[in-house]
Amino acid sequence: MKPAAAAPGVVAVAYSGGRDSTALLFATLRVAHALGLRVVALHIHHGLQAKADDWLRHCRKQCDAWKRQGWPVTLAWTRLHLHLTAGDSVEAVARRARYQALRRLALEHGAHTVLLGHHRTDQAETFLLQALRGGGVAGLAGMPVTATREGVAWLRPWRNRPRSDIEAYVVQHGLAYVDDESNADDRFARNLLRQQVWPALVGAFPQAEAALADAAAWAGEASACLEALATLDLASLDDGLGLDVQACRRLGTARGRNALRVWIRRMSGHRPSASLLERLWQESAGVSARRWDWAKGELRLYRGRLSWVGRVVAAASEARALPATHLSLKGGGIVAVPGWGGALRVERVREGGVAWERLRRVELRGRQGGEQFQSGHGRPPRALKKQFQAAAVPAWQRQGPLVYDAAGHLLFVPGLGMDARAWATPGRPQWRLLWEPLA
Ligand SMILES: Nc1ncnc2c1ncn2[C@@H]1O[C@H](COP(=O)(O)OP(=O)(O)OP(=O)(O)O)[C@@H](O)[C@H]1O
Repeated sequence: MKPAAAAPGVVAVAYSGGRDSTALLFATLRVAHALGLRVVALHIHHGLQAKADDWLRHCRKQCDAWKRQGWPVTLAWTRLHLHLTAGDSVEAVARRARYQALRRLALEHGAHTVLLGHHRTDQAETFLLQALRGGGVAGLAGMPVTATREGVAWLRPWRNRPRSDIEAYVVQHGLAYVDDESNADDRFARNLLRQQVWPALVGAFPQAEAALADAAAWAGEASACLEALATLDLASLDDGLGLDVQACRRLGTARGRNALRVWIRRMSGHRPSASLLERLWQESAGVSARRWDWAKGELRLYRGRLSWVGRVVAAASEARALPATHLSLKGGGIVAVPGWGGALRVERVREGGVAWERLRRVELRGRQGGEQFQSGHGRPPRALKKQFQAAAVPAWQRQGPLVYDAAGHLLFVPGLGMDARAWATPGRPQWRLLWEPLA
């Protein structure tokens, strides 16, 4: 299937069939109807519980019924096939896969905004759970009301509303929803908190929910300040050649570790664990060369500069460069490129893309050195290395293949986008590529 172009007037709602997202979908339909918008309800079948088929059936039935009543709704759904390995948290793996699937479904239906049914009680629970795991301020901040990631705006319009408001809304409109039995299952920490701790807590401290949500908001502000401070510090600690570790240490433990934590996250795309950070801090004192192996990749200190090397590239750099690969992208959608540890996504765009014929047969190559990239019309082509530095593209976003058309012209560079020399004329049908590393 060819991906859909961004359609104005389409909004998506993540619809599990549970009480909160049912209420949110219904409220959205009423507003959308009045404004002439279309709503796509996105349902993810996790494939984990026998009941999941019933939930999907319920969601279908409900959307069909609403549609017959004249509400502007379409249901889009997909089934996940989760790959769990020993030690994985089912909840965490399912959540990550759910958000990826929601993003994909939303974009396929031309929606760039996805509404989620989280409310203030969820926020207060998240704060408590993070505190019980010993989380830092970023975790304690919980869920933002708005966040934009990879072309999708995630909105939680009810994040500051107590659950009781939503319960009252559901009763008022007689809405039908499914009860997730896993919510009564003590296996998961959140459910344990909900079933056993929360009632006692609120019984003893009636303001607990609002107070914890306020504490999360404070943590959010503190986290934003730490991020801003790290940005200031990193401007002089990393000139594109790597992080100057000894200069970082001279900032002192708290500030230096903050800069190091943010640097690792920006380079790798993953939050470093407390133990990795601790090891790095302890073992880098007075040292100018060393390697730290991490599940996500490798941190290499060389001549006092720390650099990040992703798992696939680390393996490839040990075992020589990956061979050139020929592919056809004409089917569109997502095309896995296993040797490179990721996938190419083909997306229809209004401008800045290439004509369909150029994707019919492409060649994927590693960087050889000397490649040039042009980032826009009227800008000169420049060396890839310079472009990466100018665009502050983190190393983990640079690790996919360079994509060339059949005539050998560079079309796409991971992290930088489509080469302007290959762009199609505005107004003509065109597509762009995105590189998605495997988690
Ligand atoms: N299987 C799913 N399909 C689509 N969206 C989902 C799914 N699970 C969760 N969501 C979205 O994430 C939000 C929060 O997830 P959470 O697990 O707290 O919800 P839930 O208890 O399953 O359902 P609800 O929030 O609808 O009562 C939901 O309100 C919904 O917007």
